[in-house]
Amino acid sequence: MTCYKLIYFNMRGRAELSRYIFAYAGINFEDQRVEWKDWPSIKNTFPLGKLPVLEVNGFLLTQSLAIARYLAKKAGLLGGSDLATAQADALVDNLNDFTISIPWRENDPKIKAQKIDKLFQSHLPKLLDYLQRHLGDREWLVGDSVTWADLYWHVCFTTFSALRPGFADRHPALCALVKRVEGIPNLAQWIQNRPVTEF
Ligand SMILES: N[C@@H](CCC(=O)N[C@@H](CS)C(=O)NCC(=O)O)C(=O)O
Repeated sequence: MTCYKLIYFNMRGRAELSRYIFAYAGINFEDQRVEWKDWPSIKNTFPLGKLPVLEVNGFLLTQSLAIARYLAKKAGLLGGSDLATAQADALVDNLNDFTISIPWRENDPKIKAQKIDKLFQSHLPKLLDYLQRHLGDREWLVGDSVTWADLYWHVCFTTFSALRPGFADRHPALCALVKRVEGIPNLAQWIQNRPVTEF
């Protein structure tokens, strides 16, 4: 039996998409959350000194999206054809580009708030329009079944809502997609029972 250990900090952050995929597929995994105080002493034991890392039967896999894509393949969440797979990949990459452009490390709260406002006003509407166009009047972002892009949209929606509640109010179809993802029983259970963290 394959043993999975997902190692990250006590946050949703870059690990939550993989946690969603584990939950969706009903695959058991160890959800190891490193305390920041312990990090300096163990950082160099990881391949590039960064998390998340997925340990698969002792092998250490790095990069959050490579990890999630590996798991999405196992869970049947990549998309139903080569083109659908590429579309789902592109949606994930576009959501990720925006997420990593958020000034997470800005220490000055006032400057941080200004930068987030500017980013949400200048870049997010275009991304939301693109997602909503992609969705059209279908149930899921790609094809006629759920993919890891839908799960990532839920992860990002949760994070962006924590920063700017109501940010997607002008995109009702995308808000409905959030509810659809939450309606998947295994995910509903994960979301209800996961550790509560700010991000
Ligand atoms: N591109 C990498 C980035 C990984 C990354 O920057 N991880 C951060 C946490 S979100 C980290 O390990 N920070 C601690 C450090 O750099 O010492 C990924 O997506 O996995």
